[in-house]
Amino acid sequence: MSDAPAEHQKTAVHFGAGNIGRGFVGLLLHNAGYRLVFADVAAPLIDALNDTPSYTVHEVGEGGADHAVDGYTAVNSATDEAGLVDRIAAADVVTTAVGPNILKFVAPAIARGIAARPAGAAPLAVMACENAINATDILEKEIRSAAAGEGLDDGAVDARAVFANTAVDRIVPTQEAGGGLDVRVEPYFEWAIEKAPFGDAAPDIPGVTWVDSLGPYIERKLFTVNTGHASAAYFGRRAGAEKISDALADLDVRAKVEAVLAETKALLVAKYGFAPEQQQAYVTKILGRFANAELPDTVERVGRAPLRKLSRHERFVGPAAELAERGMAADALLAAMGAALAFDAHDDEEAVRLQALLASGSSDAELAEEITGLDAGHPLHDRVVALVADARVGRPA
Ligand SMILES: NC(=O)c1ccc[n+]([C@@H]2O[C@H](COP(=O)([O-])OP(=O)(O)OC[C@H]3O[C@@H](n4cnc5c(N)ncnc54)[C@H](O)[C@@H]3O)[C@@H](O)[C@H]2O)c1
Ligand SMILES: O=P(O)(O)OC[C@@H](O)[C@@H](O)[C@H](O)[C@H](O)CO
Repeated sequence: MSDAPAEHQKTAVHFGAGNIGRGFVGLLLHNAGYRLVFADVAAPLIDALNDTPSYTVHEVGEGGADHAVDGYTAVNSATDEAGLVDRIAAADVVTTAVGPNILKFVAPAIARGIAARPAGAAPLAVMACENAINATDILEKEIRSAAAGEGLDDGAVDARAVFANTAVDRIVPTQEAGGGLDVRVEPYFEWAIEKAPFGDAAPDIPGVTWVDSLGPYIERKLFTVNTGHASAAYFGRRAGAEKISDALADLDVRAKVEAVLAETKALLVAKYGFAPEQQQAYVTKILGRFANAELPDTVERVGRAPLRKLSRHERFVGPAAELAERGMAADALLAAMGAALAFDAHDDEEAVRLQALLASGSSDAELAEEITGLDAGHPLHDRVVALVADARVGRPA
């Protein structure tokens, strides 16, 4: 019998065992040889993961294949903080896919896990995988603030953790009710992670694209994939479509989405110097992904959380404001924002809040500023106020 220590199996704690958690980030970490620990607040999901030894990621559409994921465990982060902290203390990697607004809620447990790491442990790699610009920076700020409460100053956090921003791209629709843990996804994926924070000790995750500067990647992704996707959802919803592929099959909706993407292309080319034909090829590829009729993605999922999507640095106001500041056209983006203001989905808490705001007694200017974060001095301000006024026509004051 050998006295050699058993080989260390790398562990990854992933927050959010939902669509992108099981269907993308979890899959790539599993394939990279990590023992996966899913952390989530949904008790039935945690029980299902602990009771089911494996699930399958089904890639649907051209070139798709099936991939099994196994060897994971799951912890309820709402009820078992001690168990969660122990796992983070012993982990190599922590990732999240919970939604940008939830990061502040997962940060305290990560901070406690960082504080509980054994002396001499390699730094924990922390990477938020959310649709938001520099989501890991948002998470890091919350972790540092919670770590201070655990007696860890910034130097101590630096010695125990490395934070890297990422951009994740794979369309994972809402899964069929009763479909168990299996996930249907599109075949395409891209996970770009900034390399510099890791020095020469980056985690080995096959499939990741390591980049020197994430800024252009995340803006290109958010302002092309997500701006185009949300435009298809809001214009599609107004045209009566339920599925994103049906929205794209409507020639009028498609033309409006293409006009939006022509504007964000102009911005990305001007700002980052992307070659116009390269950006056009990226746009064309993305429109093909949206049109994938085998992917049961809905305008309701893609349009979810309209207040987040209409906020200052998000997929509409972000590029539209920069275009206006450069004296460039943003008419198609403004039209998409008008369609977003009409998004009315009873199961979506933000859509309900948006419609309540529009029906409230606040002035058009007050609402425009509250929703978009654009103040009176901004070149887009008056046009956004006009959009809000249009969206309120016919509503009781
Ligand atoms: N679905 C996609 O196509 C896609 C693609 C790229 C990026 N994203 C991003 O990934 C993130 C997750 O999206 P999704 O589509 O997987 O959503 P989802 O709703 O399917 O999954 C989110 C999961 O987070 C869990 N959760 C909520 N609060 C939590 C908490 N406090 N602690 C732990 N878990 C918590 C939920 O229970 C749910 O299981 C979002 O930021 C989204 O923008 C999604
Ligand atoms: O997740 P959201 O709500 O920010 O945006 C909805 C979709 O556009 C999004 O989930 C895409 O499917 C995904 O970003 C593709 O990579």
